[in-house]
Amino acid sequence: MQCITVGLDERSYPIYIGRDLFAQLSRLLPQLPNQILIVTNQIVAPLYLEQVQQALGDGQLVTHIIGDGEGEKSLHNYQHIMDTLIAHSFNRDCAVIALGGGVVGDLAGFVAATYQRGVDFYQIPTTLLAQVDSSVGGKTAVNHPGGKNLIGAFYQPRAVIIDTDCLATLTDRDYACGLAEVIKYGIIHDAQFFEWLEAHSQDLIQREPQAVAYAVRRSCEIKAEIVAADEREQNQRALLNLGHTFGHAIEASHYDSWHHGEAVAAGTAIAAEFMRQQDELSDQDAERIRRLLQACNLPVVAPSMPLSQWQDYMQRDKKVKAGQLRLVLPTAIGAACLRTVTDWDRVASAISACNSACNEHD
Ligand SMILES: NC(=O)c1ccc[n+]([C@@H]2O[C@H](COP(=O)([O-])OP(=O)(O)OC[C@H]3O[C@@H](n4cnc5c(N)ncnc54)[C@H](O)[C@@H]3O)[C@@H](O)[C@H]2O)c1
Ligand SMILES: O=C(O)C(=O)C[C@@H](O)[C@H](O)[C@H](O)COP(=O)(O)O
Ligand SMILES: [Zn+2]
Repeated sequence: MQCITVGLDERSYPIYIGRDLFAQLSRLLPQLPNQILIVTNQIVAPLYLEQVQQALGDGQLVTHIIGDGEGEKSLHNYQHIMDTLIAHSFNRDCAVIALGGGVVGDLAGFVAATYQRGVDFYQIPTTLLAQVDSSVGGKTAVNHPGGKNLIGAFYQPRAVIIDTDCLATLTDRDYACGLAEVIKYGIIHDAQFFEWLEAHSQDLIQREPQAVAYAVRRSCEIKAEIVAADEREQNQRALLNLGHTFGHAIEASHYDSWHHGEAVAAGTAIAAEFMRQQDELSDQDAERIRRLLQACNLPVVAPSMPLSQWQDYMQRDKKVKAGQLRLVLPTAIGAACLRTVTDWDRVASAISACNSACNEHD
């Protein structure tokens, strides 16, 4: 088992990464209180809930099971989970555990952040995306019809337990979504990791255990380092949003057909094309980004949408400042910047050129 610390002074917490960790939960989390709410969903519950319940022992263990999909990350479900906590007379010294992917984690985290002004929160992520990204760093949220994650809070978990064995039951599609966020870390922060991903993309696609373990560990190390340096996204944490301004617009307008990781992948390809067109990213690096995303079975072409629709969603991005759009853009493999962008023609040109460049290449 590996342990990475997210260093936030008295709110520092461990990320445990290993195999067969569900069985070791009570040893890893000795400080758990008597009242525990497990939030999970209808797919994960039949697979892992019993194992987790058994490992947690005899306290007052209540489970709240939500439906599947991004639509469940809603104020409606938030209210229902609050109803469950209140119906069972949970006190402020209770704990909320998220057992599931990013949807469960973001929703349960927002509940934990706000129930009685904040109760202990633990993340047990079961998708690759949640293991490498959403369970770490304390961004919690629900969606609003107007956009992704518009209602939420920064609220750190007390611990994150990553059991990589549970990735075995993930669909290929959802597994690939996690790789989009893994590739993001290479692009924004670590050229060597990007090279390693290029060399091991096939091992990763085949879920070769050592390759998966390394990708999860390195991703968590990078995220932990960035969050420790800038918890509230005042500067460098914004880089974790590479591809997301485009991605959120795609996702929020296509919840049923596009998953988060897919939207981020297409958004990352557009961001790279944007910089290539300004001569601020070499043709070669833009091509490497596109190729790696494709090698990991991720889309690099966005769905067709009128520019006005892109604008509506992108203007609601949380990085917008004084009404001006700010995008995270790659300047090289291993480096990115946050840039104010006022010229929508350039945005439109990157979206359409990215799509036609892809058609030319394939
Ligand atoms: N808070 C953050 O920092 C952060 C970071 C990245 C993404 N996110 C959010 O995370 C969400 C996407 O997360 P996701 O990709 O995990 O989606 P998800 O939670 O919808 O999970 C994807 C699918 O996998 C299923 N599943 C979960 N674990 C499984 C397992 N072990 N075996 C089989 N199926 C399993 C789920 O039921 C779902 O159908 C989005 O809402 C996104 O905005 C948040
Ligand atoms: O942790 C962060 O910071 C991120 O931006 C990680 C992203 O992968 C994640 O999708 C996050 O939820 C996006 O946040 P938002 O602030 O753009 O809603
Ligand atoms: Zn993301």
